[in-house]
Amino acid sequence: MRVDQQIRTFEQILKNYDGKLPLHRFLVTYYKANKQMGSSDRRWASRYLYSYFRLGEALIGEDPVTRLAVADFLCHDTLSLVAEQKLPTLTEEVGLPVAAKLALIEDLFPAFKIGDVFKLHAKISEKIDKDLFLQSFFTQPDLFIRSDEQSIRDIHQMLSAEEIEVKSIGSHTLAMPNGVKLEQLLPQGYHYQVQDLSSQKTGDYFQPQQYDYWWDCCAASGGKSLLLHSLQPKIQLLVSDVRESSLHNLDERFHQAGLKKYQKKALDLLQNNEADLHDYEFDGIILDAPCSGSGTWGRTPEMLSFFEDFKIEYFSKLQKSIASNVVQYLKKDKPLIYITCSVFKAENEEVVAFLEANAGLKLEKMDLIQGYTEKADTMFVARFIKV
Ligand SMILES: C[S@@+](CC[C@H](N)C(=O)[O-])C[C@H]1O[C@@H](n2cnc3c(N)ncnc32)[C@H](O)[C@@H]1O
Repeated sequence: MRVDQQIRTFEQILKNYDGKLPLHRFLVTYYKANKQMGSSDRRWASRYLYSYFRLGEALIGEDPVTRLAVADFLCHDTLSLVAEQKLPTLTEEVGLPVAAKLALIEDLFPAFKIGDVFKLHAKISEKIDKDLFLQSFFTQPDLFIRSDEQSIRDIHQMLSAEEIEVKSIGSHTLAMPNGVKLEQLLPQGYHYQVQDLSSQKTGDYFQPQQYDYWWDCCAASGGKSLLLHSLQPKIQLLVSDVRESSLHNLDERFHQAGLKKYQKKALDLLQNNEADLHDYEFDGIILDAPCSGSGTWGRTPEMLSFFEDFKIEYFSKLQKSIASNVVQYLKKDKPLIYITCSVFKAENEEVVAFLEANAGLKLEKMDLIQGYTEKADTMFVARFIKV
């Protein structure tokens, strides 16, 4: 495809995309409606759109095609036609590390400010290394899977045999480039969970005991419950979520993982749930809270442009209300694990301070899991004890 045609396609898609759907879903629909696009056209269009959004608001004064060229140059180590046409002096440098390429772009475009990539950077938790975090947006995060030791060894071998660049992390985790089609590459019968590395690390905070009764109160399709169960199979479990539809998905996953004994309820944790929960008392609660998801925007870079600032406060209030509401069902001296995939102070440290002051909880430890150094999501986890 000639460069003019690539640019026309890019501009056409950009004009039609309003951020209401996640970009990957929008592109699937777009390609279905535009069947004349061959697979190579689709690949280039996806690469261009994703690269473009990784620039956030940087160089917002430049025209979109120049911005695309800069973004594509920063995100890839192979040259695109657009980068070649628009940045002819940099064609030899495309293989350099991101930090070096950023310096070249800053020279060429004095208006380029790395802070503009993530315009809300003043609101992020202090523990985050801002430079590394901002730079990480130009690298696509990896795909991570978790399984038992033997399966991880077998899967590693099978993927290596297919020449997939796969890396072991500890004995239960593999990292590989995003987009690897595991279901096509692995024979049936291998059980593994696709779960981000930082999400897996939150499990270090659970510390469940045999025969404990735990509540995963924002369970969605059960990622944290499955992690909990892998740490301690002999637990009792209640899972709930406000969305019944996500809980159906959970049944399927639990079944495949051999998690058979659990209770399930659709509960809105902003309401009074006494009718459903009055005689419940838990040995542990996992609150994987609804949040901005800003720690995962490396996977959904369109959010850098479409997220609306007021939502941070909205989520912060929601998190405080939900956490305050569930504490009443926790036994004294037992843990509440508070988790977000957000980088904003208002959803992390500020919620912790609020809960310590108002909810009868004492902070035992907290951490900002810096996934941006490991091609993973950035997450926050706090372990409280009910006083
Ligand atoms: C971060 S997701 C949970 C992800 C899940 N724990 C996992 O590991 O895959 C947050 C969940 O909170 C749920 N949620 C949002 N508002 C809620 C409410 N008022 N009551 C209960 N659940 C709520 C959402 O439906 C969503 O599934």
